[in-house]
Amino acid sequence: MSGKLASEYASWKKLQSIYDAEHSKLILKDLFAADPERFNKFSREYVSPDDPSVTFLLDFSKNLVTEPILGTLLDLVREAQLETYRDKMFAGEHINTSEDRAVLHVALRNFNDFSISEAGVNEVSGVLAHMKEFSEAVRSGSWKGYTGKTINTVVNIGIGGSDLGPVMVTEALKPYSKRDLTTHFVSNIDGTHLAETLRLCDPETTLFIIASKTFTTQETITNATSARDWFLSTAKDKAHVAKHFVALSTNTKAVTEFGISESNMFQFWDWVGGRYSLWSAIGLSIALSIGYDNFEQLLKGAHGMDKHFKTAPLEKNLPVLLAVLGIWYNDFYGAQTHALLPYDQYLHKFADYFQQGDMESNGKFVTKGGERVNYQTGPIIWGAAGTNGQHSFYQLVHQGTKLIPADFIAPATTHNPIGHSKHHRILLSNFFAQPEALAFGKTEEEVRKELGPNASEPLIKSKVFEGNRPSNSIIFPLLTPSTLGALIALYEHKIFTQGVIWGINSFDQMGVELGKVLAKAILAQLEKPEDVKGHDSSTTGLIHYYQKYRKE
Ligand SMILES: O=P(O)(O)OC[C@H]1O[C@H](O)[C@H](O)[C@@H](O)[C@@H]1O
Repeated sequence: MSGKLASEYASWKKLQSIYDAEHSKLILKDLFAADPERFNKFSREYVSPDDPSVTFLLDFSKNLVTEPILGTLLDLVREAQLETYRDKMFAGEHINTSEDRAVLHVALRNFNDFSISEAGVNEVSGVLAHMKEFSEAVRSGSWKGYTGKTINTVVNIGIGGSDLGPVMVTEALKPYSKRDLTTHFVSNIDGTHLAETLRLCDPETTLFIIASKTFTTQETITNATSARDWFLSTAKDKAHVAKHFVALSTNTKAVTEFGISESNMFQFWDWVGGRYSLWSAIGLSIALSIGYDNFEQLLKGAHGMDKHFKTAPLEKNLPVLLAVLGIWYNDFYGAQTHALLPYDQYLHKFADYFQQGDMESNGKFVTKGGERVNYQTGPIIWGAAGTNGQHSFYQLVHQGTKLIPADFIAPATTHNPIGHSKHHRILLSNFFAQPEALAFGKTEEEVRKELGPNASEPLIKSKVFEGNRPSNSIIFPLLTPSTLGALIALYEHKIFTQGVIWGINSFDQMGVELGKVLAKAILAQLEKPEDVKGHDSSTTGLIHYYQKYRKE
């Protein structure tokens, strides 16, 4: 972000020559054999500066790096002036240059440690107080529906950042949830999503949260309008909307035009990016589900990681370490993807969440200065909760032709210790075994020995695991709100660090616009075949086929 392409940095060039000269010699088995201290050297324990119970271990020893390589990767961080840009973010400078905006999700979880002067920052505590008051009223039953009944169902209508964070966190923190308050999330414009959700709802006891930063998103406004129509078909009187609809948005005008009064609106600000918004009013469904105090713990956990990112030296700075390891594979090894593999069912939406968090942030081919990059930027993020993935895609991760760096994530203790934690011990045995198998594999010699002299050559070859496949492991005591907050912030700052190195703007999302514009134009042409104009023959043919078969 110093105005240069990353590939122009001396440290980048040095990394390239190290890769060219040494990568064939970087064998995990040998690296571990040569250095009994490898785990100690390449692992770090995070302890929140605010709360020692918020802690985790990051073991990155199973990566294809040596101390000199790591040192050069950190030189790259210095050359890209990460610390300067990090401090600019924390100070509220407009680092989102294309939209001329500050990037201040850290201000949403700032417990007076950072002084940030940007319009709206002094309103954060007021909105949090409103969220606390409202969530407590709903949870205690003092907030009543239009017939005097207690609310027992919450439907969050939002998409992208106004959906994925709340979904992921409410799933992750289910053990803390109020079990008699059900939370649903409707995002897709496909009417099926709303229809199937409304089947589970009673208008007298359902609260709709309309979550949209802009309050113009087609999917959300269409779903919200249909939800209101559904509600009014029973409630009849528009005055009842006030008891059943609240809005989370930066756009007061559009919210009031929709029919939600300002008193039922929870505000946030343009310096909160959609994919960084779960910490803002967008987190209302989380506060409703787990209670405000737990929501605040989530914020505090993230704040501790913010402090760590802001103050820890680079070689101990966990987001920075994750970022440079990712760059090593993405830009030098040519890895296309990065897998997030939580061994915790509660984290089953973690990869989905960071698909937007990472890919919408760093999926850019143009630098902040407008130059086309000549290297790879954001990786493809994917993953699933363990052990499910082991029975589907791990085959390719172990024996496929692609290098797939992965993060394995697990809690030492489960919230559900059924069978005296028998399940959890089995789960964790897999969490430990998979990175080991990936790193060290199984040699042909071992396979031969195992199969004996009569085994066929093709069978022997098919059972060889080459190993040398890198991974990080993150293990923490228990998935609590504050630990989850710290973990999310860890990845947010990893993404930030990578964006700075690549010189791109991680905080706009111009790439989602074109499809939206084209869809609007096509929507106006769907009625009659003669209206379908201005498209290529493929698009025209597809629309004509639809027109032939559509019923209504
Ligand atoms: O919250 P909204 O304004 O409705 O936006 C919802 C989503 O829409 C867009 O497509 C953006 O790419 C996302 O970053 C955003 O989270």
